[in-house]
Amino acid sequence: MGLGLFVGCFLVFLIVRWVARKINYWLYESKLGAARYELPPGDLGLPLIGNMWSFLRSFKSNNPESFVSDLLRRFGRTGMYKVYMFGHPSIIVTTPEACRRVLNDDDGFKPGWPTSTEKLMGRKSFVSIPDQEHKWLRKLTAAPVNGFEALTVYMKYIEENVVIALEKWENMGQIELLTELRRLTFKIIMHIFLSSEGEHVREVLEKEYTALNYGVRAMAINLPGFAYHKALKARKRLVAVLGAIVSKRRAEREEDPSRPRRDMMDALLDAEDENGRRLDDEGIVDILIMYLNAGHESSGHTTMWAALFLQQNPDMFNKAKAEQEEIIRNRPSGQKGLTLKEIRKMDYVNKVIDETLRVVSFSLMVFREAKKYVSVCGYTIPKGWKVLVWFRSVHYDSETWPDPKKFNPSRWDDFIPKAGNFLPFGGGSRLCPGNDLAKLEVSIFLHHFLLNYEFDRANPDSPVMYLPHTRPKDNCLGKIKRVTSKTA
Ligand code: HEM
Repeated sequence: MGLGLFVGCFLVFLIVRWVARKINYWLYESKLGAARYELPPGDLGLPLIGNMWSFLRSFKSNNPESFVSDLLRRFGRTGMYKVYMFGHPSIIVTTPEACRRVLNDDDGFKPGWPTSTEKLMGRKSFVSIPDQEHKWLRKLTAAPVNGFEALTVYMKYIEENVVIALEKWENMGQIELLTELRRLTFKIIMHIFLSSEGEHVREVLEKEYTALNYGVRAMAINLPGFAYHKALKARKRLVAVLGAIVSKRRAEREEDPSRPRRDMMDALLDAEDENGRRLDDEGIVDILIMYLNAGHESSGHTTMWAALFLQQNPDMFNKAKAEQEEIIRNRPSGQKGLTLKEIRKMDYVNKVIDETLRVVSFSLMVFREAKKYVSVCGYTIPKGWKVLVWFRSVHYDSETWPDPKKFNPSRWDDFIPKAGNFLPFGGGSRLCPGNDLAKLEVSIFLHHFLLNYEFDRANPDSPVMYLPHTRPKDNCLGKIKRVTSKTA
């Protein structure tokens, strides 16, 4: 090939590359007029793909921090970056102040989850419904899940099931601790929402939820073999099973109107807003799909990581165990089981849980969409653009959290993070309504685990995967071993 042809090809390549890199600018930025000069720095990347490739690569290469640190290296420590992700021009916010501003501004922002997530959660779930309806349904569902009275009632059920599960796992030989904990937390959330359904229904639903979850964070490719396609199918089956349960419950209540109200399903069927409007079956099913999902995956994973971090750090394990033994020593004779007062005395275990939530950052980010032009920390977020509130960066900021990758519960000694520096449950009007329930579940599990058991991992060097959620590749394979006699 002559030199002239080579230079010509190279020039064509450069021009095509330049044009391709400008397309997103022409499509989304140039039409903003003067506001485009107020956008944060960043790069919308190539058309359609945008920044998705480098985002997914950072996770697949087990270095999730590298995506944002790369933006930081290229564009400076501005804390906000323009990107093109999940099919939309977006702004990533990574500083505590900017995250807090976005989460607390309901006039400026609404949920902005990708359409693929909305399709999986349903058009009547919290991710899709208008603000007014969200307010009503949140009020209706949050107190029965998270209020003091509710937690007092659930405690007994949770504790009984934790004790039974640990005894069972001890006799099972090798188990996947994560899989078993997800089963346990699913059983708990099923009890709260659908107390009368039996084991068979629970097993069917649980299997479908595993497929659903793999699809929530996968590429939205609806073709056979892809995780998203399987998740859509799982949703269809969930709708069918839950729809049948709603119809059955309606019929039972019509037959016997004095039937005692037992669980959240009854509360949803009774619900009526100030205009007398009630929920239809589709609305109830979508709320169930969302709550049953949110209510077990995150707490199952968090419990596993808390137990694992302790098991890997004998000093911390012993300190947490000593705290639990102290609780038992101080317990009035005749009292059976834990009380909320005792849970509040678990100062060190509480630090272990907060540190686990920080290090794992189960919800890596949440999505919002700007309802209008909003100014945040000196930059403009244009109307219609998505906002990715990046919790993981907040939790790995070395200014607030020295040596951030290190699991260190003692960093919480006499330390209360400033607003916005610790957001494991989000914030503002969408703050997780299951936060206290989740922490209660982890505390009860750790109490019994620390007092009576140890976990022996089969593959201590099993690599960590970050998608769909942060977990050891082998789902924490190993054996639960009892270290006290059965009477202890
Ligand atoms: C360690 C456990 C948990 C973590 C880390 C977690 C995290 C979160 C986060 C970050 C959000 C905010 C989403 C947003 O801003 O858009 C959220 C929302 C939500 N969570 Fe949790 N969650 C946990 C446990 C639970 C539990 C046990 C339940 C159910 C009882 C639950 C139910 C929900 C629901 C329904 C929402 C949507 C709230 C709304 O849009 O108003 N979560 N969760």
